[in-house]
Amino acid sequence: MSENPTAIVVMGVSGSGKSTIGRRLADALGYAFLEGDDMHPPANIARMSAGVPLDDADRVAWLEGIAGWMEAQQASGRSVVVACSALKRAYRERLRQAGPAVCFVYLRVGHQELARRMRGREHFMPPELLGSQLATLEEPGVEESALTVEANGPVDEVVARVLRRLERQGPPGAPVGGGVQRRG
Ligand SMILES: Nc1ncnc2c1ncn2[C@@H]1O[C@H](COP(=O)(O)OP(=O)(O)OP(=O)(O)O)[C@@H](O)[C@H]1O
Ligand SMILES: O=C(O)[C@H](O)[C@@H](O)[C@H](O)[C@H](O)CO
Repeated sequence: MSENPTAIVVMGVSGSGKSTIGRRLADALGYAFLEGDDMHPPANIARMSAGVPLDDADRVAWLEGIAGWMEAQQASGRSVVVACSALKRAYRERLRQAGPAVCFVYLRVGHQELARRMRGREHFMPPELLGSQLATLEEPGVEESALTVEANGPVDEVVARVLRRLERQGPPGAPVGGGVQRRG
């Protein structure tokens, strides 16, 4: 419970490590975690599984569900980490409306490494959709105050890098000089 709950949205294309890094961040910070993929309606999962990319209309209900969850956590004073692709600026704008301290961490990973990771796992998202993910992605602009983190390296390194950046800069809405603190 916090008077100024924070929401950290770990974003990026499929395979960038949102779930892996997001869970680890939530554990390290003692925040609740939401796997954004769990909020997709079954029709969206069916589309992606069939190799069909989602479009804006497909993503509306999904984003509303995630934003609603974030708003409920915010109202209860709980800080959260959310793994959500948030590929377009407009999607991020919607999620930003969920509270005063919504911060995006963009995991940037090279194309080759993304393809390698997607080929190496059992998942509903087929590697063939990587091209459309990259084509849809609008990387956060400087005016969005997102933290862009190079995320090609080992998981431990990426987690440590994100935590350092959060501690140094703090999310929007954090008290001046009051970056996110690790648990323990
Ligand atoms: N830093 C890393 N180094 C190597 N492999 C990683 C790294 N981060 C994640 N992986 C692996 O890459 C795959 C994709 O990771 P993960 O599921 O976390 O990505 P994601 O962005 O949540 O993907 P999706 O959006 O498709 O669910 C997994 O098999 C995971 O174990
Ligand atoms: O906006 C999207 O196209 C989706 O959110 C995808 O990014 C998938 O959910 C995810 O990559 C599958 O794991």
